[in-house]
Amino acid sequence: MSKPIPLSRHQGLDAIKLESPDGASATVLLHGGHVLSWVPAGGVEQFYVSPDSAFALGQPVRGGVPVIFPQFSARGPLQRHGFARSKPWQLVMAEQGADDALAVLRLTDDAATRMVWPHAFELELSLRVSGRSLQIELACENKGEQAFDFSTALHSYFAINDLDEASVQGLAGLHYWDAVAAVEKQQRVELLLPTGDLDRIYHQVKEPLLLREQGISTERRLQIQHQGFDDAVVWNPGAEKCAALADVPDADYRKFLCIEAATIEHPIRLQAGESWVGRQDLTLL
Ligand SMILES: O=P(O)(O)OC[C@H]1O[C@H](O)[C@H](O)[C@@H](O)[C@@H]1O
Repeated sequence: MSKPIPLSRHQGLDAIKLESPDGASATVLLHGGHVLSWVPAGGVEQFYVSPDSAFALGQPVRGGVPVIFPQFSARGPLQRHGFARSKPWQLVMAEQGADDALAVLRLTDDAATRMVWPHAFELELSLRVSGRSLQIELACENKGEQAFDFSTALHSYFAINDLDEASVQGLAGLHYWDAVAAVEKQQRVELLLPTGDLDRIYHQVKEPLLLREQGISTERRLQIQHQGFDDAVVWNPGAEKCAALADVPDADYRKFLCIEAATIEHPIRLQAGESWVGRQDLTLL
């Protein structure tokens, strides 16, 4: 028997709190379709959200999982990372099932999006939380008469105890764009030990990635699996760039690592009526 989940409020904004009967939970804002929180059953919060983030309509939230669409970063004429993360999304459904909780949100073009990006589209964000897993699926349909191209990302900010205790596995052999050095490189070693000021777009990521944390009081293995997305961004601003971010405390660059399911290098082309689907499956092992 499924039970509808009522709308609630979080930081003054409309939100849906998904609670699975097994104790797992996730919170998503209608603002930006922004996933803010994920607590696996028996686990702790997995996402970082900046205590200095604005929770205001029209502005992106710093942390959680911003939806990047239809442009990545400043790679085009639109606002940074496109408009999806700053728009109000509609709630399609939210319900608790026998062993999970689900929500579907939708964003469609409006007069403001057509002014800057003249295309008819429908984005659907589906979430499923259950046990030790969170699945985030993003679908895009071309509702217009003309083809369009877009880039996209699920820009996940994973909370970490300290940058020195974190590593990422699964990138060996992959080519990447090093956005700090502005050069194309290849990952030689299996273990990426992130230092500050890391900004990379890894290409053709087919295998699951593993975020590991090993410290005196921490031992965590989080599996990150992408489907439908070609690239994975690994980003941490480091001390200097973090200090320049108005909505992140100066020392907090040590407290998160972004690992983003993305399609950037080869934007997705949808002909009239066509659809694309991408998924990010997160499992706390
Ligand atoms: O500050 P934002 O617009 O949210 O962007 C935050 C970051 O997003 C991505 O990870 C990019 O690769 C970075 O270059 C960028 O700094």
